[in-house]
Amino acid sequence: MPADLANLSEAEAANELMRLAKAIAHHNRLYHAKDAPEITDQEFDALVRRNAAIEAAYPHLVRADSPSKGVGFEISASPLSKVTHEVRMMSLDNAFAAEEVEEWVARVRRFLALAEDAPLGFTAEDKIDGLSCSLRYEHGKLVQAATRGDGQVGENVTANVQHIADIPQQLHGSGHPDVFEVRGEVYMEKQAFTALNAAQSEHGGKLFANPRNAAAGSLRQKDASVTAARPLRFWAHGWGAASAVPGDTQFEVMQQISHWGFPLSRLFQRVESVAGLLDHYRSIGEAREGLPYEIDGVVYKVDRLDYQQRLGFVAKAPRWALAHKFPAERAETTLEAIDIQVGRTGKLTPVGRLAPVLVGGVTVTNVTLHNRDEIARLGVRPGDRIVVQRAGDVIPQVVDNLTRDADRPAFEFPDHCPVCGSEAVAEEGEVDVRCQGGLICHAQQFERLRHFVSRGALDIEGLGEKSIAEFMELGWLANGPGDIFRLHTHRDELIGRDGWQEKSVDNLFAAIEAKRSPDAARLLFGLGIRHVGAVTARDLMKRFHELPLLREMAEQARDGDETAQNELASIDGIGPAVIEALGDFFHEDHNKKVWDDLLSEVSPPPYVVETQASAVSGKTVVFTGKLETMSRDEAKAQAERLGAKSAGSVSAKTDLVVAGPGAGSKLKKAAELGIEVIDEAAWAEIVAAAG
Ligand SMILES: NC(=O)c1ccc[n+]([C@@H]2O[C@H](COP(=O)([O-])OP(=O)(O)OC[C@H]3O[C@@H](n4cnc5c(N)ncnc54)[C@H](O)[C@@H]3O)[C@@H](O)[C@H]2O)c1
Ligand SMILES: [Zn+2]
Repeated sequence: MPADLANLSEAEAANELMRLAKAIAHHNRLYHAKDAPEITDQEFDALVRRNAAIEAAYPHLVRADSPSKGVGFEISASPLSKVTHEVRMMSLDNAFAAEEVEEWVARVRRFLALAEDAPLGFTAEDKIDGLSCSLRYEHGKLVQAATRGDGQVGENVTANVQHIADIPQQLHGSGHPDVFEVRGEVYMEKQAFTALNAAQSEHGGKLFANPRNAAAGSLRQKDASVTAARPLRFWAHGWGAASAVPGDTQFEVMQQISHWGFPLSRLFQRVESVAGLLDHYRSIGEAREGLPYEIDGVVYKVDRLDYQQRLGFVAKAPRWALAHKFPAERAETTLEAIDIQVGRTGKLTPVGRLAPVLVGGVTVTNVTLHNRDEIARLGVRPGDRIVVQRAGDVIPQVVDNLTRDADRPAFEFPDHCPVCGSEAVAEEGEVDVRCQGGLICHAQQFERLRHFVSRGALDIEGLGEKSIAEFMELGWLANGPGDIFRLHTHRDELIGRDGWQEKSVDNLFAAIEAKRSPDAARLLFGLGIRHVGAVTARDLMKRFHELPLLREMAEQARDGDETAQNELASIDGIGPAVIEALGDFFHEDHNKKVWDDLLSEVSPPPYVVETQASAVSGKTVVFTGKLETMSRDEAKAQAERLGAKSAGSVSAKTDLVVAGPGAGSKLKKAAELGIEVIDEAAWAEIVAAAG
């Protein structure tokens, strides 16, 4: 079950499914029946995805009126007459990531019981943003045109399509099947859409949100002469009812449809493999901007019709087709609330809660607003329409505020901590507002403990957020991290609490005991002193070896001792901010108490970095781009162990650059300077070779 569903009770799930069914039906009506959507496609798609995820986790809760079952919207209210489709009109399943496409192909192969190397061909073409239309030909003559409607019953638009030049009234050639229903997309080109909206606005007519809505609104007219005045186009992408099918593959039949006089996509192609699909997806993605019409993805179809037959349908889409959509990197949504989170150092971080929206192929519900200044810069307030961006692996950002009415008051950033109520202020020259409550602030206490046991710090297995919160609640961690090593005194009490058995309790205590002699640098990092990250902690410990010596230096430096100041400043990577932060830390009585208490429980052995002889000993290494198998900190620690120095930027002193995907300017610089560049795998080999 996806993590965000793990906390959903069955009753809540049922409730949410009900609300989603209502909301989705509402937006389907606005979109399909009124051609006037109220929310963006990305917001709508997020609702659909949420619904699908809950249904997958609770299959027995799927409703009779589940939105995952239906297509479009029922058209009983339409002024046009109704047409019952002989063969249902479907939707398409969709995917955003290449892996999802690979999974789909694997599923198809499994379903057909094809050997891994058995040939499996596809067609691939762009997914045009229009509305589906069914065109029924009897003995080669157009007798009926219909919209998709709810898939079963559509609207009769026979009179309307007479004015669309791309649609032949009579099929070209001869020997046509008795019945053949061509299906495809009625659409409006981008330029025509812009011109139409300009003309509409001139005489106060209805404006359309996008070319798709414009095409739908233009076709679905009671008065066909209105349709005639609109520049509509059509291309074919399939068929429905047919007394005879002219071919054995999707490709062959589409060629025949083309010979009968229909335009097809110029990007329609046969493709032999998954790699071919993904290639075509990329090239269509590149062509997208320059196309005269809007597309939102690429449609793949299994080519062989006997395979299509066997694969059949699920719910509302064929198993043999897939829409591989282009993830929108930017999307519009509503900022519903601004919550304030309190971090380990007391920093108040504003988090935007969003109406869920699909951005970059994932559903985004939260977005960091960074700090008070950023909120002011964006001028955002709860209720505003905003633009969210998420490109690649970058965390989502708010890039624009669309609600610009100056009348509404600006968001008031809190001047008190929402958790402990202490004053919250920004120090001079700082953008961050911090809670002044120190350790009386439960939020800070919690975050500090969480940081202390985290992977980069003491790495205590089994002591997660939930347990920390529980133990804090019980008052067992009131003295700070030292208390962790005294948790065993509560053994009897803990066993028998909800979720704790003798075994899990003893496992936890064993994990804690295993850290009685922790790595000094990790311990130092775990204390969460400002500016002392994992690398800085190691740099410091490499020089001082023992924590008490470090403290002595830091205290002396703060008292103005120049020798101590110089000693600290002479360490590579240690600047005035670190020296000041260390001094401040040890100046606080409270911190001294926590420190002494902790060191009465644990005894880190003297810190020595044993360096291994390696291919990079004595060299300077720079890591850049995204590392896939380890964190940046871990990579730097490895470099140190191998006797190399890791630096943050590329210069003439750099010997080696390790670059992951997305490496940018550093890579360019390395090339300019002629510095050797290797990838993460090659780095791993160097590490392995050193033993
Ligand atoms: N904003 C809103 O309020 C709102 C409400 C409802 C639906 N929508 C949007 O409508 C879409 C969902 O509609 P849908 O169920 O029709 O799914 P869909 O449009 O994603 O895919 C199915 C349709 O794609 C069309 N298509 C285009 N090119 C094709 C090709 N080459 N081969 C085959 N089919 C092709 C067909 O007409 C088919 O019916 C989503 O994008 C959704 O965001 C938005
Ligand atoms: Zn606080």
